[in-house]
Amino acid sequence: MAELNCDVAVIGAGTAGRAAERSARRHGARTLLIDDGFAGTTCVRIGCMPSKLLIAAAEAAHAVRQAPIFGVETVPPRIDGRAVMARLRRERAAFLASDRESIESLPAGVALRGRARFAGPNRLALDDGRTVAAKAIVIATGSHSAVPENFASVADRVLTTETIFERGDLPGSLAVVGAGPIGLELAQAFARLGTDVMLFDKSGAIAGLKDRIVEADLRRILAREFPIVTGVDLTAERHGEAVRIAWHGEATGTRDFDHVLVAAGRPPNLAGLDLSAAGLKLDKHGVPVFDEATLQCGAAPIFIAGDANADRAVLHEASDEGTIAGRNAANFPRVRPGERGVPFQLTFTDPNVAVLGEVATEETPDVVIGTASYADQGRAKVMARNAGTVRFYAARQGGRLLGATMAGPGVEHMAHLVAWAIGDGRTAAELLDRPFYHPTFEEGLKSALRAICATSRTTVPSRDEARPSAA
Ligand SMILES: Cc1cc2nc3c(=O)[nH]c(=O)nc-3n(C[C@H](O)[C@H](O)[C@H](O)COP(=O)(O)OP(=O)(O)OC[C@H]3O[C@@H](n4cnc5c(N)ncnc54)[C@H](O)[C@@H]3O)c2cc1C
Ligand SMILES: NC(=O)c1ccc[n+]([C@@H]2O[C@H](COP(=O)([O-])OP(=O)(O)OC[C@H]3O[C@@H](n4cnc5c(N)ncnc54)[C@H](O)[C@@H]3O)[C@@H](O)[C@H]2O)c1
Repeated sequence: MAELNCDVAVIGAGTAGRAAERSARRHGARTLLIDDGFAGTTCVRIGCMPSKLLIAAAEAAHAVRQAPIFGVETVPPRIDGRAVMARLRRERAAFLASDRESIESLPAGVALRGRARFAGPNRLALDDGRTVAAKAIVIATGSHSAVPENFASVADRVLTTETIFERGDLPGSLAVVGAGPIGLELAQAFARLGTDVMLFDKSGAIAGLKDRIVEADLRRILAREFPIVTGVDLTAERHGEAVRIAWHGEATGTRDFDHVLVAAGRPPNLAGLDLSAAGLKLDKHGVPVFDEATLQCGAAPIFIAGDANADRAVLHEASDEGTIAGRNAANFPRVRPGERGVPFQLTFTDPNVAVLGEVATEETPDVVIGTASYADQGRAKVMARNAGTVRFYAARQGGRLLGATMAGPGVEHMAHLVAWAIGDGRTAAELLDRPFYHPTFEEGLKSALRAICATSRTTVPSRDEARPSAA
């Protein structure tokens, strides 16, 4: 069987793999981009884009229901579930078409269809018998939905993000298992579209939030739309056409649902890669030990990027990591650290949730915390969106911003600016010394910044003293 030869072989043509291949080629490498199907990135096919399309429909329905608050009388929205799902797939098809074009526009011979596994540190075996010899290899194989064992007996009623966007209609009732970003976004979207939703998590927190104050406020806000049960173990069994879910732990109960959406985490796609043949050291979860600045696995000519390394499983990180990994693979053994951004995760619920940089508690030494509530914030009240809490963590000495947990209106946008400010090493006083337009959601951040100035004994800039009550 044929042996192919290249400088850099990339396994997986998702966001991370494409960035790695592009970056390696830009650095002069002869590349191969290997994928088992070239069906489209996770983001476009079953991730970011279809989930946001569903959320967009849900926001439209929610806006109609909210309209009477403003004196705008409407009839309750009638939701055509088939039309919602049809639009989702129509728009997704357009994203998938441009996704396909990006593969078709690769130089001839770069895209290679096949399922790869290691046959050595510099060698891959494909499922059709071909082999690939490469000076360096990038693992960018992504992740998949985990479905816990206890749902095996109701498998025909279990949905994951691999299947839920293919449905013709909205489910009548849905148990959502897992209150991470996927579970939360989809639970709220389906609830707003009229599905009878309940959300469960075995842990004690939603959105994986470590900040208990923001978590409690977010939970209270979201629980107005659908029940949230945490700290429970679940069992599932078939009951006629329905799935009977029983929960016990911090709460106890039983209910029947049409379907279960399992959003209980996304482990990396590493099984079947035969990592032992690559001689890599693995951590206790079976993930290669790697350097987060270079993406290199030990001293091997192997790099790992995107969801495959189970570190920062979001799209912009997959892209950044792929770019760094591809450059280092092309230049191997001249490997150098890449610039990593401030950790930044957004959950597109309403209110949006963001976790940025380092998260601290009141007990964290040398850190002060500034809190702002959106319950009474001017612009938020105007828009009837006055809910949420923002907490900034800053160095006690000097008030340099270290991180934030934010739940509130417009957080999707504000969090970018805060992440950039954290990355630039800004202090609370420096941000307060900037103009804040009135009336905006941004003004709501000022009380958290002022609290940091007060506790870190930094002088509040005169610009802020001049307009103390704008928020
Ligand atoms: C429902 C959902 C919503 C999301 N929403 C957001 C969001 O709003 N914002 C955000 O930033 N992130 C979001 N994410 C996360 C984001 O989609 C992922 O972090 C990102 O797509 C990961 O890209 P990747 O390149 O690592 O993997 P993928 O895009 O999955 O690419 C991996 C590729 O490798 C191929 N492959 C695997 N094994 C092999 C093998 N042995 N041989 C050959 N090919 C192989 C696969 O077929 C696949 O094509 C969401 C994810 C989900 C599931
Ligand atoms: N807006 C975004 O950026 C966005 C949106 C969706 C997903 N993502 C990415 O996708 C990744 C996967 O998301 P996710 O929400 O599936 O995973 P997650 O790991 O973030 O959350 C999974 C949740 O499921 C719970 N869980 C696990 N097993 C359970 C069980 N048996 N019963 C009940 N609860 C259980 C966990 O306690 C956890 O809270 C995330 O790490 C995130 O980075 C990002």
